[in-house]
Amino acid sequence: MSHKILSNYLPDNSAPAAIIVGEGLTSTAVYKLITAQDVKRLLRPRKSFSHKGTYGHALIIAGQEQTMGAALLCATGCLYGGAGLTTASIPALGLTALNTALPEVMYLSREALEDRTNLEKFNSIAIGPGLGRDEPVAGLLQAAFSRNKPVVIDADAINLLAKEPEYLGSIPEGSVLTPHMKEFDGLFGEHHTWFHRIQTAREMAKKYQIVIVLKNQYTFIIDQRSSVYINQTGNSAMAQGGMGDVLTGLVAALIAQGYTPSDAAVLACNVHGSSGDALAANRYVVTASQVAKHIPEILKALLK
Ligand SMILES: NC(=O)C1=CN([C@@H]2O[C@H](COP(=O)(O)OP(=O)(O)OC[C@H]3O[C@@H](n4cnc5c(N)ncnc54)[C@H](O)[C@@H]3O)[C@@H](O)[C@H]2O)[C@@H](O)CC1
Ligand SMILES: Nc1ncnc2c1ncn2[C@@H]1O[C@H](COP(=O)(O)OP(=O)(O)O)[C@@H](O)[C@H]1O
Repeated sequence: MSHKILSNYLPDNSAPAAIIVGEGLTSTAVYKLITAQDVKRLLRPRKSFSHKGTYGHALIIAGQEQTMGAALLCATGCLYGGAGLTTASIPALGLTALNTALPEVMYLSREALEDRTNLEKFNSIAIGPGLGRDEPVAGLLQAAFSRNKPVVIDADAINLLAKEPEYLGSIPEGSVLTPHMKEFDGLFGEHHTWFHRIQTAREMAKKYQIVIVLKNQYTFIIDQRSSVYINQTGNSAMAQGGMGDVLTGLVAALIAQGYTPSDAAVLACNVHGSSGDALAANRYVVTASQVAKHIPEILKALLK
């Protein structure tokens, strides 16, 4: 086991000095650093005898009039993350934007979500980016939760859980929550240190049998057994709106392809950050669209 300590990964240095971080996903330590070897081992090559059905169908429930961009970015992350099919459920007024920006992505009306049989064919669902707080987000969340299969929950869907905590009890097991610090504290209460925040995440991930992706400079992925995986990729050139929307789409793409929610979260965070790192080598800032579009090159390089 290496002698790296947890405090090195926290912006406030708040962890007790005795907490050691193990190297690699197979480490027996509670806190594990994700290594390049881990990610190479997790990623599966695409098979020669395969078709779009082999790689799953993801549904993105996102966007409203003023934040259609968030839905498009999320769908872009999903598309470039390799889902066989991506469908976006957005308000109808976003259709021209969707067809223009992402002709590969299909459309499902918001009304169609009310008929639960329309949801059966999807291998994964992501919900939240740009949904807003005015639209009846609760109805959309109920639709996503109705199947009892993992859901990727981000942004305004997390804000709704914070407002209506009774929905927490009906989150399907294996779902992936992707809060940044403010969203996390909105949901689980204010925290004064990062160490305390991580302990709450460990408790909640176990209690609700979910995966929590606590986003920051180093992102912490906490699984259902309270293990904490630390992602080291990513950089401050990525500190720009829409970056989290792409990550959400990427997690949904990987779950659609058959990765477990925990593996999907680990792989997505690492690849998303590596994409930003590769681009930032010669850029002051990288946009979320650029990060999404560079994902296939990062995935291909991992197979070498
Ligand atoms: N093109 C678009 O339409 C975009 C829409 N977006 C969507 O717009 C909605 C609202 O986004 P907002 O940016 O207003 O709300 P956020 O909840 O993302 O941010 C609210 C405030 O929290 C703070 N904050 C964010 N991340 C933090 C962190 N890691 N640590 C500490 N403080 C942090 C920021 O100062 C920010 O002003 C969301 O649904 C989001 O998905 C954004 O994703 C950006 C792109
Ligand atoms: N300074 C940074 N270092 C590493 N990663 C970063 C940094 N800033 C942002 N990111 C990454 O970008 C994403 C931002 O997500 P989020 O805060 O949800 O953005 P948004 O809501 O604007 O889309 C996270 O995956 C985070 O890890």
